[in-house]
Amino acid sequence: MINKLVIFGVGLIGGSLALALREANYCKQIVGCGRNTENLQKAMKLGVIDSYTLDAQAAVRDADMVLLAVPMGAMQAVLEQIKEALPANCILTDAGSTKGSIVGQVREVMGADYTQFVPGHPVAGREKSGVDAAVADLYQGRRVILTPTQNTDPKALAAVAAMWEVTGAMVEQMPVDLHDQVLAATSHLPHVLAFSLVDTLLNMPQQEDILRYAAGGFRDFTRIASSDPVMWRDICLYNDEAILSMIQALQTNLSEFAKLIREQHGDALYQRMTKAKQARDNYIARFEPLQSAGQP
Ligand SMILES: NC(=O)c1ccc[n+]([C@@H]2O[C@H](COP(=O)([O-])OP(=O)(O)OC[C@H]3O[C@@H](n4cnc5c(N)ncnc54)[C@H](O)[C@@H]3O)[C@@H](O)[C@H]2O)c1
Ligand SMILES: O=C(O)C(=O)C[C@]1(C(=O)O)C=C[C@@H](O)C=C1
Repeated sequence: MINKLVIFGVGLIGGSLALALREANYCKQIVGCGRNTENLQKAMKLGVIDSYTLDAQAAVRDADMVLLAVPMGAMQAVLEQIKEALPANCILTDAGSTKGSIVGQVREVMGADYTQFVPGHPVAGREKSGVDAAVADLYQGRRVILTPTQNTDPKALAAVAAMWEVTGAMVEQMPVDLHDQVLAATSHLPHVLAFSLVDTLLNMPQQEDILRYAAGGFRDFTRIASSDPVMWRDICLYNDEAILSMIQALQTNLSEFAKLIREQHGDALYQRMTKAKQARDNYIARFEPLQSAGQP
């Protein structure tokens, strides 16, 4: 049970957490904090938060849990605003998609011996952003990764894990660096690829015809290119090393595919595609039923 939860950035991720916790009556009070009243008033109308304020320091003064759910590029500014007012025993957590950057920023702003920060990442979302897109079951059966550091207070870690479990999520722990490498491979690279594919087509003279005749394959592959450019620009800039190394690996692999096509190596193409198809089919068979059933 949380007395007062303060959410910075009441959008898809912060809003969905608030809805799930409200449904479970897990918080006495959920307060939204942001840059302008328009979005926060909308969040009130949608029943996502109990109240809001634009005053970051006033918001956190008597909070017992603070969640940062703003784009990665806005995290440090929020930390600077709240650091003086944050109560010593208040738990600070985040929902950002990259973990190395926020761990470094918290160390810089709050000090190297700060123990109340629990880095977190719900590995669930969609291409729509904003509080209108928030839903109570977004995290049901999905994974939430916590990346505690040596400093993290075990009690704070347990409290954040308990909060996410209330949403129906499966909570796991992982080292920060591993998180950023793994997510670069399965989330960040696919997004860069989807944006890059659409960008490539936009620059072609036959653009109009290409898009007119695009069907399910294009639609499925490019769904995530409708995601928020601010969020994805920030993820690229804050997890640059891991993403660049994945782009490099993909470029090498693409060049190999190009060579097989150019040299008409049908057997080799077939073998590589068969291996990839099997791996993808196995992934779906192994993980999708777990997620729909909400099992670990
Ligand atoms: N969208 C996803 O699929 C997804 C999944 C997991 C984690 N995340 C992470 O969660 C965070 C939020 O993403 P989202 O999809 O909810 O985005 P969103 O755009 O839906 O919500 C972000 C909110 O933050 C507010 N905001 C932006 N800059 C701010 C600032 N400087 N100060 C205060 N408020 C500010 C926006 O007005 C908005 O209400 C990001 O760090 C993102 O990387 C996103
Ligand atoms: O399903 C989507 O649309 C998402 O973009 C969700 C998704 C992803 O799976 O890559 C995107 C970013 C997050 O940090 C976590 C999850």
